[in-house]
Amino acid sequence: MKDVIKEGHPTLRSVAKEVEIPASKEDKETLRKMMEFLHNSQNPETAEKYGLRPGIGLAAPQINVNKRMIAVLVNDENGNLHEYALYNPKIVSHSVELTQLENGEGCLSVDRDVPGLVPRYARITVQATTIDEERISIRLKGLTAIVFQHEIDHLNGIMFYDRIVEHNDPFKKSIPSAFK
Ligand SMILES: CNC(=O)c1cccc(C)c1Nc1nc(N2CCN(c3ccccc3Cl)CC2)nc(N2CSC[C@H]2C(=O)NC)n1
Ligand code: NI
Repeated sequence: MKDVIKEGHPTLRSVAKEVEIPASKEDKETLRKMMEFLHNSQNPETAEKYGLRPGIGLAAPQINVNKRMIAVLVNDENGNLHEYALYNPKIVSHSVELTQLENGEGCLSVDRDVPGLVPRYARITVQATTIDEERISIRLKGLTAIVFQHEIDHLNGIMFYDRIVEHNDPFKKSIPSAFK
């Protein structure tokens, strides 16, 4: 089980590099292991056995691999399972409308509760290459869209708490859009 690095590790604050497609065996294996990690983290027995915190998203920099790869394994609010293991995900368009997780966000690289709402785009269109090397363009909303934005932020060295907007803090500098 690859170890998740924790806040303070410089890799979490760097910009990850594009993955060359066709992907190397090593990159494919890393992405496969990231998805396996999420499955294990959500399975009570294996999570208990390996002492894993459950997660619904993981970005390669979190296991100290500075490459643009993410894994998402989420049962959305309608009970549909969304499983994505992607190279080079890119938000190519988004709604003006914002949303947030009402209980705030957690992160496998942050071993503390950080209260506060994290503004996210309500709907996004993501282009990426799948682990099977297909180019896809997917429109996302709800919890899945939020997880994708959280994980793509990791590829740009952004942590969820960078985006928490404290009230009465008009002087907090705005965070550059992840929409590059
Ligand atoms: C929907 N629950 C809330 O909103 C939420 C609710 C309360 C508090 C906070 C702080 C919340 N926030 C939050 N809760 C999660 N989990 C809820 C529990 N779950 C899980 C737990 C047990 C088994 C299986 C699973 Cl699946 C694992 C995932 N995950 C994220 N994030 C932010 S985006 C990436 C994603 C991530 O994987 N973080 C590690 N935020
Ligand atoms: Ni995270």
